[in-house]
Amino acid sequence: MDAAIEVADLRKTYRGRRTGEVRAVDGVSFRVERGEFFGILGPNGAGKTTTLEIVEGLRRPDSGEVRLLGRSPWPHSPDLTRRLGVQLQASAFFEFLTAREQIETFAELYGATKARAAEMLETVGLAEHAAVRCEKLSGGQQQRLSIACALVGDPELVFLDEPTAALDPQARRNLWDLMRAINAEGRTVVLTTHYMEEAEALCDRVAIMDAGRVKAVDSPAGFIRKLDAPTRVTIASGQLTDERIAELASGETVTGGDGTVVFETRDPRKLLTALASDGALEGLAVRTANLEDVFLHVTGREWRG
Ligand SMILES: Nc1ncnc2c1ncn2[C@@H]1O[C@H](COP(=O)(O)OP(=O)(O)OP(=O)(O)O)[C@@H](O)[C@H]1O
Repeated sequence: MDAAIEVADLRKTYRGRRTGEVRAVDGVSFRVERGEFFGILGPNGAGKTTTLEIVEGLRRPDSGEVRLLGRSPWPHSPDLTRRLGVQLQASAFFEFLTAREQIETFAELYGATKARAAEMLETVGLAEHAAVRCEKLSGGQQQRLSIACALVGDPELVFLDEPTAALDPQARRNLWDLMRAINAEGRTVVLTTHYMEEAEALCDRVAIMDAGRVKAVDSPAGFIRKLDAPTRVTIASGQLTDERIAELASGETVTGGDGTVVFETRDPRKLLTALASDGALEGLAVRTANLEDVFLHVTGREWRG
């Protein structure tokens, strides 16, 4: 079977009188398998939105190839469009419509029924707010409505562009559950985000983008494994003698200060077992490498999402 998405050597330069030339997408290639939850992770301005718009067929690249479900997004064909769900920014809503009217408008565009529209409002937890005008919905509710609109046509392939931007942590977690459920139904999901922990929590594979390029693609666990970084184990100081600390560190790095002792170890299980048997677990914190460390390693610069 064809891949869900195949992208080869996409390029797009914006030319503005004030900004000059901006190479927003500078030779991007990747492949997304059917059923995958694929993330495009990068800081603001990395070129994620431009890449996504090109893949969705909303924007034409200067050069490069896109295949969606085995077909070219150009010229547009209703057959293909019907199989895609594109989450538009909430700002694209008609603010004077209610949530129900908004999604029913989308349903009509996709040839879906009103019953399906009502079901999608239910799925995203907005059934009780169906009669509320879009402008009166909270940020999280608007994002959920925009996801419901993207799903109303029962798409195989769903594109979500920073769906949790500017949401509070609880609303973000709720949306994570919704996105997981969409993927669990067998839909391919492509998500752009500048939240590391979001990519880590949701995605099967992640493309790390920076300055218009895909720097690397792997699963979150694969990235972290390849990094081969030590685990940092922190405990409160004053629980162990210096000799015992040196013994436990057994040649690996140990630092202290600020009332803590920090071990960097490649064998956290052994160290934690020893600390437990010494009864020295006060203030325990264990930090393994995360995608932030991966970003630094892959791009050579600190994450400043
Ligand atoms: N329509 C446009 N005209 C001119 N420059 C643009 C346009 N859209 C984006 N850019 C520029 O292209 C670069 C990539 O932008 P893009 O929106 O694709 O990145 P992004 O990773 O999605 O960032 P963000 O998270 O801020 O949306 C940025 O430097 C941006 O300023």
